[in-house]
Amino acid sequence: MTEPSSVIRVKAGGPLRGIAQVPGDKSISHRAVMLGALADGVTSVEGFLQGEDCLATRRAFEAMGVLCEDSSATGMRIHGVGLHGLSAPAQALDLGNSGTSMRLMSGLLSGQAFSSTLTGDASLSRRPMRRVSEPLARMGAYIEASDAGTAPLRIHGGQALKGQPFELAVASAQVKSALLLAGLYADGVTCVTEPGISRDHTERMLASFGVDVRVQGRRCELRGGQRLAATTIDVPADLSSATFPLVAAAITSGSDVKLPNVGVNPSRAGVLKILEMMGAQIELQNVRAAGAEPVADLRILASTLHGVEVPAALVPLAIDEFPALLVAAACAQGETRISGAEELRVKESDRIAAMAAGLKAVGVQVEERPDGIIVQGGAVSGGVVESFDDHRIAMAFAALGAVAPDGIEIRDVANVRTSFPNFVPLMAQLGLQIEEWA
Ligand SMILES: O=C(O)C1=C[C@@H](OP(=O)(O)O)[C@@H](O)[C@H](O)C1
Ligand SMILES: C=C(OP(=O)(O)O)C(=O)O
Repeated sequence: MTEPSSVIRVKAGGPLRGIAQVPGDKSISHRAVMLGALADGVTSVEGFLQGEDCLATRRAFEAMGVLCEDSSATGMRIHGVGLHGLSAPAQALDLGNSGTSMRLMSGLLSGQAFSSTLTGDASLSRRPMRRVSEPLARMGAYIEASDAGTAPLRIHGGQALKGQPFELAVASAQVKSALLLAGLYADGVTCVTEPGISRDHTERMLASFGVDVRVQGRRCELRGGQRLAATTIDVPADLSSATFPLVAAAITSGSDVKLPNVGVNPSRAGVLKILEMMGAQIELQNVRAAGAEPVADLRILASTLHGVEVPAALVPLAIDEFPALLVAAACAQGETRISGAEELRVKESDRIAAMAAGLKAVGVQVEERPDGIIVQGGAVSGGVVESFDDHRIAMAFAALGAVAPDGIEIRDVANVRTSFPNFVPLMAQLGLQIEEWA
């Protein structure tokens, strides 16, 4: 992030209580803009996340000639230009901090008649992009990256793409989605098989736009050339964002928090299972469908947590929630062990190293492993931690501040705006003693 100055300070206080509306899902908001842009007709979106990551996606499509009109604070009307209607952007598309934008758009832009350049901030420019550029090249795409395989990416248009079968080495919704989006422009069938389940928002949303996507377990496929018909999209509250108030409430005695209308897509809801294994009391009330996605009102009560060994199969289903889960582990009785989570090292920061450094700084015993971490629960004091350019690290330590006797100061927190712009006021509304200083 470019504004490293602001800090969050949190003091231990009373319980967290009340009802809070968490903002819209980041993954679904990105996809709404992308698919809405490619559709024929006007797509109405409600609950769009006005966070920097999704706004970067919106600006990129506006730069390619797509009109996105605000219809309310979180409502948007996207005037689709059709599968072949995007126009060449005049400049490089700056995707800020957003890996989802860069990886999904690499696929989508590989199918265009024009060339484009994708750039990002310092954190995004360190993240590995060969995981998309290499399989896309197998389809016939031509993407130039730095020698390290990172952004800026130059995507050469006008290539004839050919559908392929892919066996991914890592379960990744971003890679799967990049291939499916390129597949819309490819001759024949693009088929992606993953080693584990990853979030399936792209498949669900493509189906809402009328695309025939066939899903069977860990495998999905589509035939190229299908057109998308505009639709309406209700974006649920983001479970990844909801995890911070959930964890803060779980660890702070006397808490009782309700978060309405949160996405609970099973390909994404590993965090709820892991917290329940740890002894958290979470109720899913009023489970229902919001368009293509399941949602529920979540109620959480404080409880005594205990350490667990996180099952490997749950890791990709909770991949963004580990910073917050490690905070829960720090407050649990006994040891929590996570393995098979090397992907955490290539997110906005190296989340294993960042969490290990921060937890040590506030008095928690941890052992870093190449593919995970072991946390000894029960001994949080407080102190100063760094966000390491990463919104989820910043918010995780803010949640831990709820029970840190000496308080926690988190440095460099402007990045919170990427995914949860009203994080500080929302947590304060629930009773957390939190302040942000510019
Ligand atoms: O497809 C998506 O919207 C996302 C997929 C995940 O990344 P990977 O595909 O790298 O696991 C996740 O970490 C990211 O925040 C959002
Ligand atoms: C990893 C994340 O996002 P992205 O990959 O889109 O930057 C995240 O939000 O935790």
